Amino acid sequence: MRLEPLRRKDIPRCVEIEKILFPGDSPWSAYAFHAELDGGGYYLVARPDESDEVIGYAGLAVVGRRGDYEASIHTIGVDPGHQRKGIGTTLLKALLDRADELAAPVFLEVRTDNDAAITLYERHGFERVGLRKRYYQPSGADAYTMARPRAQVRDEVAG
Ligand SMILES: CC(=O)SCCNC(=O)CCNC(=O)[C@H](O)C(C)(C)COP(=O)(O)OP(=O)(O)OC[C@H]1O[C@@H](n2cnc3c(N)ncnc32)[C@H](O)[C@@H]1OP(=O)(O)O
Repeated sequence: MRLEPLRRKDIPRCVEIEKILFPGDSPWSAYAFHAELDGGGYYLVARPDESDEVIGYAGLAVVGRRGDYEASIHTIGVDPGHQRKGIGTTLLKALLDRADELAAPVFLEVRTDNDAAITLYERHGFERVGLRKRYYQPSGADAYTMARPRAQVRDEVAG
């Protein structure tokens, strides 16, 4: 498996995977992916070694300026046929490496019943810091806000 920057021609396949992964929660449209790229989002896709097929994707948005950046993971998804093989971990680590390069803390929202993703995030230094009621539509599901401190703060806490 290899990671590459998301290209615009990959977007239809990402939208296809979104529809499978988030049937009840307004899966992202092609417009949403294009808007993320237009806004300078750091988006990656995972492809198997042997083909150009997209089997996973993930994206990070960064705001702020030098010395004071803040990052948000806006999406991460792995095609159901390829889950539980470490692809989600690889995508997440790549986004976190990018955030660490910028010394940015990272935030995200995740459905409170999404045990798989919450476990993945907790394994990589995220903690639940808030609850957003009825965050997802049309399901009305709640979200946790999770946060991972910037590298310097993590180092200080670790001593
Ligand atoms: C900010 C947001 O985007 S929140 C939304 C996150 N995305 C989604 O929920 C979309 C649907 N889910 C997915 O696409 C995938 O399940 C992902 C992205 C969450 C994980 O991708 P995967 O490639 O399956 O993850 P990976 O194989 O690296 O697993 C890492 C760990 O996550 C946890 N995990 C992954 N899937 C599961 C599961 N079904 N049940 C419980 N734990 C799980 C495990 O701890 C796993 O480690 P292990 O296999 O050693 O036990």
